[in-house]
Amino acid sequence: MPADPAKRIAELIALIERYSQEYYEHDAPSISDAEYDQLFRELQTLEVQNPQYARRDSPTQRVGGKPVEGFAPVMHVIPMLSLDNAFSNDELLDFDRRARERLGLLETATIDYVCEPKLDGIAVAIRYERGMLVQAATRGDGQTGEDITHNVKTVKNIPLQLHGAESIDALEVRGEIFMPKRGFTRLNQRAEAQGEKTFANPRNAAAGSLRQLDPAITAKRPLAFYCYGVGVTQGVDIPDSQYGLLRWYESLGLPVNDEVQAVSGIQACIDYYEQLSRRRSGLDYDIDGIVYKVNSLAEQADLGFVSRAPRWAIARKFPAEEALTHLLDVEFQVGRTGAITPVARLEPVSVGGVVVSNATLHNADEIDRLQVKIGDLVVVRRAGDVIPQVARALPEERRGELRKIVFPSHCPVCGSAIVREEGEAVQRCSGALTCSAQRKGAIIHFVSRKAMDIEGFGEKLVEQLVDIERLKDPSDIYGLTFNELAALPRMGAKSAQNLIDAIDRSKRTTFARFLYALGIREVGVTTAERLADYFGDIESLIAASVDDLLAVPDVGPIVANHIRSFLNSSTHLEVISTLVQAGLSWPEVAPIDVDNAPLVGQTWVVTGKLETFSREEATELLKSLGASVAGSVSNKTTVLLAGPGAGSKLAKAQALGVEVINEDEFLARKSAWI
Ligand SMILES: NC(=O)c1ccc[n+]([C@@H]2O[C@H](COP(=O)([O-])OP(=O)(O)OC[C@H]3O[C@@H](n4cnc5c(N)ncnc54)[C@H](O)[C@@H]3O)[C@@H](O)[C@H]2O)c1
Ligand SMILES: [Zn+2]
Repeated sequence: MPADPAKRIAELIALIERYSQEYYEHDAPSISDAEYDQLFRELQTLEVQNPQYARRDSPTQRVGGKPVEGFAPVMHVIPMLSLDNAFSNDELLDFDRRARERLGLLETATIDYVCEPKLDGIAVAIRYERGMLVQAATRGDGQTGEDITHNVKTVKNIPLQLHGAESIDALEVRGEIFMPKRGFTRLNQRAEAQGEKTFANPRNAAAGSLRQLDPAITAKRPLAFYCYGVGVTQGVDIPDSQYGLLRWYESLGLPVNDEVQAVSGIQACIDYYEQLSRRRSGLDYDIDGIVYKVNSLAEQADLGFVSRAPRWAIARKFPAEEALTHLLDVEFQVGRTGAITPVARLEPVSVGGVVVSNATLHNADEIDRLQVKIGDLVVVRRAGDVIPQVARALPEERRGELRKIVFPSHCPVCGSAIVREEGEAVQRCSGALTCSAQRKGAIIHFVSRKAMDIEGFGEKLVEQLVDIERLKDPSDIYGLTFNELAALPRMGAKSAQNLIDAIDRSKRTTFARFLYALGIREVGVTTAERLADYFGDIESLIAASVDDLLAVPDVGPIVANHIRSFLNSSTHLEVISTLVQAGLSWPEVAPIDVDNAPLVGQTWVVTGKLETFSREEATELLKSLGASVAGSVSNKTTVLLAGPGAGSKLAKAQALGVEVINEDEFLARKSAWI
């Protein structure tokens, strides 16, 4: 606790008031929502611990900001409240326990909830009389909002007239107006091109667009609306649950988010959170959490509300994707192709629910751009599955000794010179396979799943064998014996035998996998497949000129040059011939005759469990017949081959009217094609 809680409370109130004003009244926040939430939390906690200093005018007792001048005020007969936040599952469980206690439910009883994505836009109340839209207002400070009727009428998915609602005297529909991500990006691109001010995020863009004095401007903004609540009603009996309300809204022609789900019990709410977090980045709109609402409106009424928020709802916020920490040091890692990556060593910090102690600084240009020094306070960002990165430094916070980051001139692993090719941001170790870091990388890639797929051959083992110089290049793998593997530390006879079997099995492969496994720069799985289809065998590929290579679909001048220079190296040619001598083989593939392959121009997707093939084999077969094979169903999909256990891909294909066939049908057709 701070030495002087009264002083800290006053400080926090002043800060939060300033930030709220920037956020609500000017649509121009100067700190992130996460930072704001942290300050708000601190204030709430201090007020609870020191009730004698809690002020009635504290931001914790109020909703939003003052209505902006220039718009007529609209009084909310039923106040528009904010929501309490939960930042962890424990806080959510607490919320559920309190609600059950207040409702006088048994320990074992469950509450039915509705789970709704928490859209990051602005709350509005839209009043319909006899089915016609007559007024729309912002939330404002919860009691008084701004009249934005003309602007709201321009939002395309807001009906001006409801279906079959002529007999309803008044219905106040509440919901969120937001800007879908794609529209936001386009709006900002246009603004940038015209040298205008850009918006910090879709929420501010939506708020700014709605508060235009000229509705013609709002009309040009890509806004959308979902409804989720109700205010004043007259002359109508509304459904008795939140979920029922939303279904009824739909029947009136109002837009409802189709991610909304009714569930039973708090555990199902947590599951919903997990599931939606994973899909969050793929949604069309920004959400900053999930809102859980007690489904029964009677129970909602029992629970009631406090000054700022209802007791029957809570917002589970997503963990912040950014955090502040200190840059302790920078190390330089050497990748499989020699690329040198500066890696920031950080004071461990939790970002998006994961503790991060390393982040990438990408390359020398990025270090220059960030103007970052060792010892700096930095912002670390981690979004979804992306590798954490240093987003910016805070030079204004500099204290004490700082060290400049010096990019090395020689490889930290093998000492070879580091070179930078013209036009490239990346600098590389020039040591090739003489550099043990590159050797490790090359071998790890060689054994990996999409390459030779040697099961059980993990990174640790590769490192161990490279360090004792037993593996100098990938071809040495095929000379490994049971005895020497079994003699390695932490390796039993059984694992050694499994490895020997896996190595043996990997010898039967496909030409495409083999090409991919070689680890030629810029040759990924797809390019390797194109090359395999085109050349059919390794001799023809080795003999190919840059011009020949350029004739292969997908191969441009950069890739062609990488392939040529890889195959010009006598070391690489030797590795290839040792591998072939070791017994690596693949079925002859006749180069595809583009004009006669039966499935040319078709796009297939394979899903579920197949009996006669693995999914990979089915994929290879389809490709050999000229089809392209995609990972997800879209309106470009020609056929979905679905085995038992098919899930969302099947549902999507059915929704899009894509042809779906099972394995039997596939086998029947196959005999006609081949
Ligand atoms: N960066 C800053 O400087 C700054 C300043 C002030 C506020 N803020 C942000 O605003 C938040 C506080 O704003 P708030 O009072 O609007 O609360 P809130 O955003 O935490 O929650 C209430 C709001 O959620 C919205 N909402 C979205 N989907 C909903 C749904 N399905 N059901 C019900 N409501 C839904 C509504 O607009 C509602 O008013 C803070 O937590 C912070 O993230 C940031
Ligand atoms: Zn090196």
